[in-house]
Amino acid sequence: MKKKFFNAKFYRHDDATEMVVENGKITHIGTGLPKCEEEIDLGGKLVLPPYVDPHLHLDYVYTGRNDGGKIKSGTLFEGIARWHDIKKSQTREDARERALAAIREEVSQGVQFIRTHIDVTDPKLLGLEVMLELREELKDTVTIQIVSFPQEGMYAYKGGYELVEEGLKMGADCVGGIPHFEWAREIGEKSVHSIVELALRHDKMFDVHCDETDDPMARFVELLNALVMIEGIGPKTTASHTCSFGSADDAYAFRMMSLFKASGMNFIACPTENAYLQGRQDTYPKRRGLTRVKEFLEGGINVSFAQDSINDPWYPLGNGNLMNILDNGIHLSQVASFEELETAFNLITYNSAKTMMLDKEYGLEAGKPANFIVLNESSVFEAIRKRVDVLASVRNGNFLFRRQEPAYDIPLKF
Ligand SMILES: Nc1ccnc(=O)[nH]1
Repeated sequence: MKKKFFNAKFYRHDDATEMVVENGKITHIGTGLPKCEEEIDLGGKLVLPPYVDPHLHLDYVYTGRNDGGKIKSGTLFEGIARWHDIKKSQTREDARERALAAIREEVSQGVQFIRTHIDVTDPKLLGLEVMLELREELKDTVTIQIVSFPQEGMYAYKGGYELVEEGLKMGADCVGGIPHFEWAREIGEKSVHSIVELALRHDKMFDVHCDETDDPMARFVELLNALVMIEGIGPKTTASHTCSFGSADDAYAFRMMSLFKASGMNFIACPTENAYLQGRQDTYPKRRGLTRVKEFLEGGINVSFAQDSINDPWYPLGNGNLMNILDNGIHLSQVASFEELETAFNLITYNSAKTMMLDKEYGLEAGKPANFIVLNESSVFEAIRKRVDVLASVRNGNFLFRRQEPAYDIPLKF
């Protein structure tokens, strides 16, 4: 059956007002399209491809909830130490319920694609087993990619390397790592070599927690970039966080920017989380914790924004609202000129889809699955200025949800 979604604005299709969908796929985006059996009025609102959250820890969600007062310093390292204890009492049921609740929060706010880092420094691999099940169960609603991620280190944790590899064999989509957490620079470098070697051997993408520290001497991103450039696999590679690159010397950054551009590697920044975690050893001036997002955008280097945590030992807040992430991100990285705002939604849509290598299935284009969201505004600028909510989310041509615009009981009189 053919469906027409009409009376809408379409992101990156300036003149279009209608979209026709057949068998779950977009067949046309334009104006004056032929009549269809079912016609759905979108009320003049803005249609975007679904939000993408390319970096989320679904095994940690809500474990901050009953942990009152235990976190003191608000640093990355304290978060890791706290998780080390919390995970010992994790059960399968608890892990499943928490992950499901977080996915529900994200999906109910327009997310349909998630890349999640799952901690494999646990010989039982409980979190990974749960997530592999959910990836399959929920695939018609949300696309989940799993990173086999050694939270306590590929080498700092005994057997970490083997567990990462086991995770890949079990079906994880990406290799993960955390070189800045290894106990010495050489070992961090060894882990970067191992990540690339594993990704090549198992033909996987990879996404590395890389330089999540203000220490400008943390430069694992340089080695990662060089190795993937040699192998020609930059587009399969993601450097997440790279906070220290925001503290790097300008001359070093200048050199690195051209190498990043040449490799085609992707970057992810987590604006709320890293603004919260970084700068903790600074007095004043206090750093913002973010990598060089604005410069990446200007230099044609692919960068996107992510939620990272929902109420866990690293970050107490978070609710899967990508509009909030975008809003924080464009403030912290000063990407907010009128011109920059016109394309700012790319930071939580197209750019992150590119990072996840979703090119074949993602985007508002004829031939692709009819996956999209409807925002409660009609222009990009007003949508971002007002930080509007998502009114509807459509997957393969069917509504995952649709809600009314909030209405007044008693309207304002002027
Ligand atoms: N921001 C982070 C959250 C969880 N684990 C990390 O290594 N980093």
